[in-house]
Order: sequence, then structure tokens, then C-alpha cells
Amino acid sequence: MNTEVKKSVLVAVGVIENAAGEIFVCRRGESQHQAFKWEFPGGKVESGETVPQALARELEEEIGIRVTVCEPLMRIEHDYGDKQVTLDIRRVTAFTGEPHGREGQPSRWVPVSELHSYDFPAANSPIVEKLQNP
Ligand SMILES: Nc1nc2c([nH]c(=O)n2[C@@H]2O[C@H](COP(=O)(O)OP(=O)(O)OP(=O)(O)O)[C@@H](O)[C@H]2O)c(=O)[nH]1
Ligand SMILES: [Mg+2]
Repeated sequence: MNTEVKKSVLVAVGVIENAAGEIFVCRRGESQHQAFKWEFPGGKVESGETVPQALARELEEEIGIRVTVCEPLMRIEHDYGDKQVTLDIRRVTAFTGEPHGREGQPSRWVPVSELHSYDFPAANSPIVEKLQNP
């Protein structure tokens, strides 16, 4: 029997909205977990950081924006088998700067109604569901 307790990685994830009601998505790189899937930008919460702090740092690093207002949307636990994650998803409704893939990753604004046609990691299904059926 495997009695090992798997350790979950806490991830801060941003659902970034513009005035037109579109959401900003990026494509993950070939060397990353869940390679080539589309994602909402974000990343691992480091020790000593709160989720909003981690989100602000990741969004500045990855897409070059400064978060002004964010609010909790949902929390998702998911076990990929090779990795267990806890996604803490925040809606980012105010920010400065124009989001762009600072690390060379493909990125775009997508209308909420088209999100379901993007290939997201399995953990993201409830996010897309919630955004499309608020
Ligand atoms: N950023 C982000 N990560 C997600 C999403 N959905 C999802 O399952 N994840 C998972 O969350 C985990 C951590 O995210 P990450 O790889 O962006 O972390 P990071 O920016 O710190 O990356 P790094 O490890 O390259 O430094 C990955 O295993 C990734 O597969 C999502 O929508 N956005
Ligand atoms: Mg990341």
C-alpha cells in the first residue's frame, strides 16, 4: 500500500479581463509541465508570499502588467498523477500595462464564449465552465 502523502503545489492563477470582456490566455512552453496547453498566466507561490503577492510577481514577470485590483474566483485541487496542484484563481479586473508574452510565449485575448475551444490543462475545466455560466 502506498501511504505516501502527496504534496500539492500552490499556484496563483490570473483570469485577466479587459473592457471588452475578453480574457488573456498564454500557451505553455515545450519544457513546462502540461506543455503546449493554453493557460491563464500565473505560477507557483514562493515561501513567504501571499497568493496576491505571487500573482502580482508572476504577471509582471510573464506578461508585463501590474495588478491594481484582483478578487478571488475559485480554488481547484487537481492530481495529474505526476504532479498535484492547488490552483488559487483570482479575477484581475484592473491593471496597468498591456499584457504580452514577455517570455516569448504565444498569447492572445479571447472572448469568454470562445474559451471552451482552447486546449487547457484538465484542472482548468471548472474555470472555463464558471466563466461561461456565471
Ligand atoms: N499558470 C498556470 N498554471 C496552471 C494552469 N492550470 C494548471 O493546471 N496549471 C499548473 O500549475 C502548475 C504551476 O504553474 P507554472 O508552471 O506556471 O509555475 P511557474 O510559472 O512558477 O513556472 P516554472 O516552474 O516554469 O518556474 C503547473 O504544473 C501547471 O501545469 C493555468 O491555467 N495557469
Ligand atoms: Mg507560469
